[in-house]
Amino acid sequence: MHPFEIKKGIYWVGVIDWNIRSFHGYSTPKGTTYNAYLVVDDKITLFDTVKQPFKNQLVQNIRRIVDPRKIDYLVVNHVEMDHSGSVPDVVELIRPEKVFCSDMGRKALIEHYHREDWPFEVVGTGQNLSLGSRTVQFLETRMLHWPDSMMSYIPEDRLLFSSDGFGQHWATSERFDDQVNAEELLAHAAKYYANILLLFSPLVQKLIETVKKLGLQFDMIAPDHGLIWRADPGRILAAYDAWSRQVSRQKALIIYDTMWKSTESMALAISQGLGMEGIDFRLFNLELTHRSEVMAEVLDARALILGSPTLNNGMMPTMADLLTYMKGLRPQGKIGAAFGSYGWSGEAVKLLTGAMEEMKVEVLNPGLRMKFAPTEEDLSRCIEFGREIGRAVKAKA
Ligand SMILES: Cc1cc2nc3c(=O)[nH]c(=O)nc-3n(C[C@H](O)[C@H](O)[C@H](O)COP(=O)(O)O)c2cc1C
Repeated sequence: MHPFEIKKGIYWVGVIDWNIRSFHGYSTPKGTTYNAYLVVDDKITLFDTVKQPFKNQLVQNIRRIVDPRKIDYLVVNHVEMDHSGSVPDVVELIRPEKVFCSDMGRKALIEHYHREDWPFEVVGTGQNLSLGSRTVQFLETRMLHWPDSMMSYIPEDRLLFSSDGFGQHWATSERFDDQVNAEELLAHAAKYYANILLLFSPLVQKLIETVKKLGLQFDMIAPDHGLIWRADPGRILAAYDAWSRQVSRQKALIIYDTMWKSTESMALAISQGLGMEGIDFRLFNLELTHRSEVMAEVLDARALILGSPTLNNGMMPTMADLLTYMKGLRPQGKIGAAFGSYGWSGEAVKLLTGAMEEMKVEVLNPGLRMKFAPTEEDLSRCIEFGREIGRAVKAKA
Protein backbone atom coordinates (compact mmCIF):
# COMPACT_ATOMS: atom_id res chain seq x y z
CA MET A 1 0.00 0.00 0.00
CA HIS A 2 1.36 3.40 -1.01
CA PRO A 3 1.98 6.16 1.56
CA PHE A 4 -0.87 8.54 2.16
CA GLU A 5 -0.90 12.20 3.23
CA ILE A 6 -3.26 12.36 6.21
CA LYS A 7 -2.63 16.06 6.92
CA LYS A 8 -0.44 18.59 5.15
CA GLY A 9 3.11 17.25 5.47
CA ILE A 10 2.06 14.26 7.60
CA TYR A 11 2.01 10.82 5.99
CA TRP A 12 0.78 7.34 6.85
CA VAL A 13 3.73 5.12 5.89
CA GLY A 14 2.48 1.90 7.49
CA VAL A 15 1.75 -1.53 6.09
CA ILE A 16 -1.28 -3.79 5.81
CA ASP A 17 -1.05 -7.35 7.09
CA TRP A 18 -3.90 -9.09 5.25
CA ASN A 19 -2.90 -12.57 6.36
CA ILE A 20 -2.42 -12.50 10.13
CA ARG A 21 -5.11 -14.56 11.86
CA SER A 22 -3.95 -14.69 15.46
CA PHE A 23 -2.50 -12.07 17.77
CA HIS A 24 -1.44 -13.33 21.21
CA GLY A 25 -4.65 -15.29 21.79
CA TYR A 26 -6.83 -12.82 19.87
CA SER A 27 -8.33 -13.99 16.57
CA THR A 28 -7.89 -11.50 13.72
CA PRO A 29 -10.02 -12.97 10.92
CA LYS A 30 -9.73 -9.74 8.95
CA GLY A 31 -6.01 -9.09 9.43
CA THR A 32 -4.56 -5.85 10.78
CA THR A 33 -2.35 -2.91 9.89
CA TYR A 34 0.84 -1.62 11.45
CA ASN A 35 0.62 2.13 11.16
CA ALA A 36 3.71 4.33 11.15
CA TYR A 37 3.64 8.06 10.47
CA LEU A 38 6.14 10.46 8.93
CA VAL A 39 6.07 14.17 9.72
CA VAL A 40 7.98 16.31 7.26
CA ASP A 41 9.06 19.51 9.00
CA ASP A 42 12.40 21.20 9.72
CA LYS A 43 13.11 18.07 11.69
CA ILE A 44 11.76 15.09 9.75
CA THR A 45 10.32 12.62 12.24
CA LEU A 46 9.15 9.03 12.02
CA PHE A 47 6.57 7.90 14.59
CA ASP A 48 6.85 4.15 15.21
CA THR A 49 7.84 1.42 12.77
CA VAL A 50 6.25 -1.88 11.71
CA LYS A 51 6.57 -5.61 12.36
CA GLN A 52 9.98 -6.83 11.25
CA PRO A 53 8.97 -8.88 8.15
CA PHE A 54 7.36 -5.74 6.69
CA LYS A 55 10.39 -3.45 7.10
CA ASN A 56 11.09 -3.20 3.36
CA GLN A 57 7.56 -1.98 2.68
CA LEU A 58 7.97 0.69 5.37
CA VAL A 59 11.25 1.87 3.87
CA GLN A 60 9.75 1.88 0.36
CA ASN A 61 6.88 4.03 1.60
CA ILE A 62 9.26 6.48 3.25
CA ARG A 63 11.41 6.65 0.09
CA ARG A 64 8.38 7.80 -1.89
CA ILE A 65 8.30 10.90 0.32
CA VAL A 66 11.88 11.57 1.45
CA ASP A 67 15.27 9.98 1.39
CA PRO A 68 15.15 7.91 4.63
CA ARG A 69 18.61 9.18 5.55
CA LYS A 70 17.13 12.67 5.84
CA ILE A 71 14.98 11.57 8.80
CA ASP A 72 16.21 13.35 11.92
CA TYR A 73 14.16 11.83 14.73
CA LEU A 74 12.53 8.50 15.51
CA VAL A 75 9.76 8.41 18.12
CA VAL A 76 9.00 5.00 19.64
CA ASN A 77 5.60 5.26 21.28
CA HIS A 78 5.44 1.54 22.06
CA VAL A 79 8.06 -1.21 22.16
CA GLU A 80 5.88 -4.25 21.41
CA MET A 81 7.46 -5.94 18.41
CA ASP A 82 4.62 -5.31 15.96
CA HIS A 83 5.69 -1.65 16.16
CA SER A 84 9.36 -1.81 17.08
CA GLY A 85 10.43 -4.91 15.13
CA SER A 86 11.90 -2.77 12.36
CA VAL A 87 13.61 -0.30 14.72
CA PRO A 88 17.08 -1.95 14.48
CA ASP A 89 17.04 -1.84 10.65
CA VAL A 90 15.52 1.64 10.56
CA VAL A 91 18.08 3.04 13.02
CA GLU A 92 20.84 1.47 10.95
CA LEU A 93 19.47 3.05 7.78
CA ILE A 94 18.45 6.53 8.92
CA ARG A 95 21.01 7.03 11.70
CA PRO A 96 18.64 9.33 13.62
CA GLU A 97 19.98 12.22 15.65
CA LYS A 98 17.70 11.09 18.47
CA VAL A 99 15.39 8.23 19.40
CA PHE A 100 12.60 9.58 21.63
CA CYS A 101 10.83 7.20 24.01
CA SER A 102 9.63 6.97 27.60
CA ASP A 103 12.01 5.92 30.38
CA MET A 104 10.41 2.46 30.39
CA GLY A 105 10.60 2.52 26.60
CA ARG A 106 14.37 2.98 26.66
CA LYS A 107 14.72 0.06 29.07
CA ALA A 108 12.41 -2.15 27.02
CA LEU A 109 14.14 -1.29 23.73
CA ILE A 110 17.49 -2.29 25.25
CA GLU A 111 15.93 -5.49 26.64
CA HIS A 112 14.63 -6.35 23.19
CA TYR A 113 17.47 -5.25 20.91
CA HIS A 114 20.47 -4.94 23.25
CA ARG A 115 21.68 -1.65 21.77
CA GLU A 116 22.59 0.76 24.54
CA ASP A 117 24.43 2.90 21.99
CA TRP A 118 21.30 4.20 20.22
CA PRO A 119 20.90 7.98 20.74
CA PHE A 120 18.03 7.72 23.24
CA GLU A 121 16.28 10.82 24.53
CA VAL A 122 13.89 9.96 27.35
CA VAL A 123 10.70 12.03 27.44
CA GLY A 124 7.61 12.13 29.64
CA THR A 125 4.25 13.83 30.00
CA GLY A 126 4.54 17.60 29.75
CA GLN A 127 7.70 17.54 27.65
CA ASN A 128 7.56 19.22 24.25
CA LEU A 129 9.71 18.76 21.19
CA SER A 130 9.86 21.36 18.43
CA LEU A 131 10.01 20.00 14.88
CA GLY A 132 10.06 23.51 13.33
CA SER A 133 6.54 24.63 12.51
CA ARG A 134 5.10 21.92 14.73
CA THR A 135 5.46 20.78 18.32
CA VAL A 136 5.20 17.26 19.70
CA GLN A 137 3.69 17.01 23.18
CA PHE A 138 4.46 13.64 24.77
CA LEU A 139 1.87 11.91 26.90
CA GLU A 140 3.02 8.92 28.91
CA THR A 141 0.30 6.24 29.08
CA ARG A 142 2.03 3.70 31.28
CA MET A 143 0.29 0.27 31.14
CA LEU A 144 -1.91 1.30 28.23
CA HIS A 145 -1.12 -1.34 27.46
CA TRP A 146 2.56 -1.87 28.27
CA PRO A 147 4.78 -0.10 30.83
CA ASP A 148 6.58 1.80 28.05
CA SER A 149 3.48 3.06 26.20
CA MET A 150 3.13 6.72 25.34
CA MET A 151 1.24 8.86 22.85
CA SER A 152 2.38 11.91 20.86
CA TYR A 153 0.16 14.94 20.30
CA ILE A 154 0.74 17.66 17.69
CA PRO A 155 -1.30 20.70 18.83
CA GLU A 156 -0.83 22.66 15.56
CA ASP A 157 -2.63 19.82 13.72
CA ARG A 158 -4.81 18.76 16.65
CA LEU A 159 -3.52 15.28 15.88
CA LEU A 160 -2.87 12.45 18.33
CA PHE A 161 -0.62 9.53 17.45
CA SER A 162 -2.32 7.22 19.92
CA SER A 163 -0.14 4.11 19.67
CA ASP A 164 -2.22 1.03 20.58
CA GLY A 165 -5.03 3.15 22.07
CA PHE A 166 -8.18 3.53 19.91
CA GLY A 167 -6.90 0.88 17.46
CA GLN A 168 -8.64 -1.96 15.66
CA HIS A 169 -7.36 -5.14 14.06
CA TRP A 170 -8.85 -4.70 10.61
CA ALA A 171 -6.95 -4.76 7.33
CA THR A 172 -8.56 -2.38 4.82
CA SER A 173 -7.50 -0.41 1.78
CA GLU A 174 -9.32 2.56 3.35
CA ARG A 175 -7.43 4.65 5.89
CA PHE A 176 -10.16 6.75 7.56
CA ASP A 177 -13.22 6.07 9.67
CA ASP A 178 -15.58 7.87 7.26
CA GLN A 179 -14.58 5.57 4.39
CA VAL A 180 -15.93 2.40 6.02
CA ASN A 181 -19.14 1.23 7.66
CA ALA A 182 -19.32 3.05 11.00
CA GLU A 183 -20.96 0.20 12.92
CA GLU A 184 -18.49 -2.38 11.63
CA LEU A 185 -15.60 -0.11 12.60
CA LEU A 186 -16.95 0.40 16.11
CA ALA A 187 -17.43 -3.36 16.48
CA HIS A 188 -13.75 -3.89 15.59
CA ALA A 189 -12.73 -1.16 18.05
CA ALA A 190 -14.90 -2.76 20.76
CA LYS A 191 -13.36 -6.19 20.18
CA TYR A 192 -9.91 -4.64 20.38
CA TYR A 193 -10.78 -2.83 23.64
CA ALA A 194 -12.33 -5.94 25.22
CA ASN A 195 -9.35 -8.14 24.38
CA ILE A 196 -6.45 -5.78 24.95
CA LEU A 197 -7.39 -2.84 27.16
CA LEU A 198 -10.28 -3.98 29.36
CA LEU A 199 -8.04 -4.88 32.31
CA PHE A 200 -6.55 -1.39 32.23
CA SER A 201 -9.93 0.36 32.31
CA PRO A 202 -9.15 2.47 35.42
CA LEU A 203 -6.10 3.84 33.56
CA VAL A 204 -8.24 4.62 30.50
CA GLN A 205 -10.46 6.67 32.81
CA LYS A 206 -7.35 8.51 34.06
CA LEU A 207 -6.22 9.15 30.49
CA ILE A 208 -9.62 10.64 29.62
CA GLU A 209 -9.31 12.92 32.69
CA THR A 210 -5.77 13.96 31.68
CA VAL A 211 -6.92 14.75 28.14
CA LYS A 212 -9.67 16.96 29.58
CA LYS A 213 -7.28 18.62 32.06
CA LEU A 214 -4.75 19.41 29.35
CA GLY A 215 -7.57 20.69 27.12
CA LEU A 216 -6.41 18.56 24.17
CA GLN A 217 -8.61 18.98 21.10
CA PHE A 218 -8.65 16.37 18.34
CA ASP A 219 -9.15 16.74 14.62
CA MET A 220 -7.65 13.32 14.18
CA ILE A 221 -6.71 10.33 16.31
CA ALA A 222 -4.22 8.12 14.49
CA PRO A 223 -3.68 4.74 16.14
CA ASP A 224 -0.96 2.20 15.31
CA HIS A 225 -3.55 -0.38 14.13
CA GLY A 226 -6.50 0.02 11.81
CA LEU A 227 -8.29 3.13 10.65
CA ILE A 228 -7.70 6.76 11.58
CA TRP A 229 -10.50 8.61 13.38
CA ARG A 230 -11.14 11.95 11.64
CA ALA A 231 -14.91 12.19 11.03
CA ASP A 232 -15.77 12.34 14.69
CA PRO A 233 -12.90 11.53 17.06
CA GLY A 234 -15.33 12.31 19.89
CA ARG A 235 -17.22 9.12 19.04
CA ILE A 236 -14.34 6.80 19.86
CA LEU A 237 -13.48 8.87 22.96
CA ALA A 238 -17.09 8.52 24.18
CA ALA A 239 -16.99 4.78 23.44
CA TYR A 240 -13.74 4.41 25.44
CA ASP A 241 -15.36 6.32 28.30
CA ALA A 242 -18.36 3.91 28.35
CA TRP A 243 -16.23 0.78 27.87
CA SER A 244 -13.78 1.77 30.59
CA ARG A 245 -16.64 2.46 33.02
CA GLN A 246 -17.84 -1.01 31.99
CA VAL A 247 -21.36 0.22 31.34
CA SER A 248 -23.53 -2.83 30.68
CA ARG A 249 -26.96 -3.25 29.13
CA GLN A 250 -29.81 -5.75 29.49
CA LYS A 251 -27.91 -8.49 27.73
CA ALA A 252 -27.01 -12.00 28.82
CA LEU A 253 -24.50 -14.40 27.32
CA ILE A 254 -24.94 -18.15 27.50
CA ILE A 255 -21.49 -19.56 26.94
CA TYR A 256 -21.18 -23.34 26.90
CA ASP A 257 -19.64 -26.48 25.49
CA THR A 258 -21.27 -29.87 25.12
CA MET A 259 -20.31 -33.42 24.15
CA TRP A 260 -23.70 -35.08 23.58
CA LYS A 261 -25.97 -31.99 23.50
CA SER A 262 -27.57 -32.31 26.95
CA THR A 263 -25.86 -29.12 28.16
CA GLU A 264 -26.82 -27.52 24.85
CA SER A 265 -30.49 -28.34 25.34
CA MET A 266 -30.26 -26.78 28.82
CA ALA A 267 -28.68 -23.68 27.20
CA LEU A 268 -31.54 -23.37 24.71
CA ALA A 269 -34.16 -23.71 27.45
CA ILE A 270 -32.38 -21.09 29.59
CA SER A 271 -32.39 -18.73 26.61
CA GLN A 272 -36.17 -19.17 26.34
CA GLY A 273 -36.49 -17.98 29.92
CA LEU A 274 -34.33 -14.92 29.19
CA GLY A 275 -36.44 -14.16 26.13
CA MET A 276 -39.63 -14.34 28.21
CA GLU A 277 -38.18 -11.62 30.44
CA GLY A 278 -37.33 -9.44 27.42
CA ILE A 279 -33.57 -9.77 27.81
CA ASP A 280 -31.25 -9.68 24.79
CA PHE A 281 -29.24 -12.86 24.75
CA ARG A 282 -26.51 -14.55 22.72
CA LEU A 283 -25.51 -18.22 22.77
CA PHE A 284 -21.91 -19.20 22.20
CA ASN A 285 -20.80 -22.78 21.75
CA LEU A 286 -17.10 -22.67 22.55
CA GLU A 287 -16.34 -25.40 20.02
CA LEU A 288 -17.43 -22.94 17.35
CA THR A 289 -16.60 -19.51 18.76
CA HIS A 290 -13.17 -18.07 19.47
CA ARG A 291 -12.51 -16.79 22.98
CA SER A 292 -11.80 -13.29 21.66
CA GLU A 293 -15.20 -13.13 19.91
CA VAL A 294 -16.82 -14.05 23.21
CA MET A 295 -14.84 -11.31 25.02
CA ALA A 296 -16.07 -8.73 22.53
CA GLU A 297 -19.63 -9.63 23.59
CA VAL A 298 -18.74 -9.68 27.30
CA LEU A 299 -17.90 -5.96 27.07
CA ASP A 300 -21.49 -4.69 27.42
CA ALA A 301 -23.20 -7.84 28.73
CA ARG A 302 -24.68 -7.81 32.22
CA ALA A 303 -25.02 -11.56 32.82
CA LEU A 304 -22.63 -14.44 32.13
CA ILE A 305 -24.30 -17.85 32.16
CA LEU A 306 -21.65 -20.55 31.84
CA GLY A 307 -22.40 -24.15 30.97
CA SER A 308 -20.25 -27.26 30.83
CA PRO A 309 -20.82 -30.98 31.17
CA THR A 310 -18.53 -32.76 33.63
CA LEU A 311 -15.57 -34.32 31.87
CA ASN A 312 -13.15 -36.44 33.91
CA ASN A 313 -14.17 -34.69 37.14
CA GLY A 314 -13.61 -31.29 35.60
CA MET A 315 -15.01 -28.89 33.03
CA MET A 316 -14.56 -28.89 29.27
CA PRO A 317 -11.08 -27.66 28.18
CA THR A 318 -12.60 -24.92 26.00
CA MET A 319 -14.29 -23.50 29.09
CA ALA A 320 -11.05 -23.63 31.11
CA ASP A 321 -9.37 -21.77 28.23
CA LEU A 322 -12.04 -19.07 28.20
CA LEU A 323 -11.98 -18.67 31.98
CA THR A 324 -8.18 -18.25 32.06
CA TYR A 325 -8.40 -15.64 29.32
CA MET A 326 -11.39 -13.80 30.76
CA LYS A 327 -9.97 -13.72 34.29
CA GLY A 328 -6.90 -11.88 33.00
CA LEU A 329 -9.05 -9.28 31.27
CA ARG A 330 -10.96 -8.53 34.51
CA PRO A 331 -14.52 -7.77 33.44
CA GLN A 332 -16.36 -5.93 36.24
CA GLY A 333 -19.94 -5.55 37.42
CA LYS A 334 -21.32 -8.79 35.98
CA ILE A 335 -23.86 -11.18 37.45
CA GLY A 336 -23.69 -14.89 36.64
CA ALA A 337 -24.72 -18.50 37.12
CA ALA A 338 -23.56 -21.93 35.95
CA PHE A 339 -25.26 -24.99 34.52
CA GLY A 340 -24.40 -28.33 33.00
CA SER A 341 -25.21 -31.99 32.51
CA TYR A 342 -23.28 -34.78 34.22
CA GLY A 343 -23.23 -38.56 34.57
CA TRP A 344 -22.07 -39.50 38.06
CA SER A 345 -19.84 -37.07 39.98
CA GLY A 346 -20.90 -33.73 38.40
CA GLU A 347 -18.14 -31.32 39.45
CA ALA A 348 -18.32 -28.88 36.50
CA VAL A 349 -21.07 -26.57 37.78
CA LYS A 350 -19.33 -26.07 41.12
CA LEU A 351 -16.03 -25.40 39.36
CA LEU A 352 -17.63 -22.84 37.04
CA THR A 353 -19.32 -21.14 39.99
CA GLY A 354 -16.00 -20.96 41.87
CA ALA A 355 -14.24 -19.51 38.82
CA MET A 356 -16.88 -16.79 38.52
CA GLU A 357 -16.58 -15.97 42.21
CA GLU A 358 -12.82 -15.61 41.76
CA MET A 359 -13.52 -13.11 38.96
CA LYS A 360 -15.80 -11.18 41.35
CA VAL A 361 -18.87 -12.02 39.27
CA GLU A 362 -21.96 -11.74 41.51
CA VAL A 363 -23.13 -15.36 41.42
CA LEU A 364 -26.93 -15.54 41.68
CA ASN A 365 -27.40 -19.16 42.78
CA PRO A 366 -25.52 -22.45 43.24
CA GLY A 367 -26.20 -23.35 39.58
CA LEU A 368 -28.23 -25.99 37.80
CA ARG A 369 -27.01 -29.58 37.33
CA MET A 370 -28.89 -32.26 35.43
CA LYS A 371 -28.09 -35.95 35.17
CA PHE A 372 -27.49 -37.08 31.55
CA ALA A 373 -30.28 -36.02 29.16
CA PRO A 374 -32.75 -33.51 30.67
CA THR A 375 -36.45 -34.46 30.87
CA GLU A 376 -39.30 -32.11 29.90
CA GLU A 377 -39.62 -31.26 33.56
CA ASP A 378 -35.89 -30.52 33.74
CA LEU A 379 -36.18 -28.22 30.75
CA SER A 380 -39.01 -26.34 32.47
CA ARG A 381 -36.64 -25.81 35.39
CA CYS A 382 -34.06 -24.45 32.92
CA ILE A 383 -36.63 -21.99 31.58
CA GLU A 384 -37.37 -20.84 35.11
CA PHE A 385 -33.61 -20.57 35.77
CA GLY A 386 -33.34 -18.29 32.70
CA ARG A 387 -36.27 -16.18 33.89
CA GLU A 388 -34.71 -15.79 37.34
CA ILE A 389 -31.48 -14.54 35.76
CA GLY A 390 -33.48 -12.27 33.43
CA ARG A 391 -35.22 -10.66 36.41
CA ALA A 392 -31.84 -10.14 38.10
CA VAL A 393 -30.51 -8.48 34.92
CA LYS A 394 -33.40 -6.03 34.97
CA ALA A 395 -33.10 -5.41 38.71
CA LYS A 396 -29.39 -4.54 38.34
CA ALA A 397 -30.21 -1.73 35.90
C1 LIG B 1 -14.96 -38.89 28.33
C2 LIG B 1 -16.08 -38.60 29.31
C3 LIG B 1 -15.77 -38.36 30.62
C4 LIG B 1 -16.77 -38.10 31.54
N1 LIG B 1 -16.43 -37.84 32.84
C5 LIG B 1 -17.40 -37.61 33.73
C6 LIG B 1 -17.08 -37.39 35.10
O1 LIG B 1 -15.91 -37.40 35.51
N2 LIG B 1 -18.08 -37.13 35.97
C7 LIG B 1 -19.38 -37.08 35.56
O2 LIG B 1 -20.26 -36.80 36.37
N3 LIG B 1 -19.72 -37.33 34.27
C8 LIG B 1 -18.77 -37.58 33.36
N4 LIG B 1 -19.11 -37.82 32.05
C9 LIG B 1 -20.53 -37.89 31.67
C10 LIG B 1 -21.04 -36.60 31.04
O3 LIG B 1 -20.91 -35.54 31.93
C11 LIG B 1 -22.48 -36.83 30.64
O4 LIG B 1 -22.50 -37.74 29.56
C12 LIG B 1 -23.21 -35.58 30.26
O5 LIG B 1 -24.58 -35.84 30.10
C13 LIG B 1 -22.66 -34.96 28.98
O6 LIG B 1 -23.30 -33.76 28.73
P1 LIG B 1 -23.37 -33.18 27.23
O7 LIG B 1 -24.40 -33.97 26.50
O8 LIG B 1 -23.71 -31.74 27.38
O9 LIG B 1 -22.03 -33.39 26.65
C14 LIG B 1 -18.12 -38.09 31.12
C15 LIG B 1 -18.41 -38.30 29.78
C16 LIG B 1 -17.41 -38.54 28.87
C17 LIG B 1 -17.76 -38.78 27.43
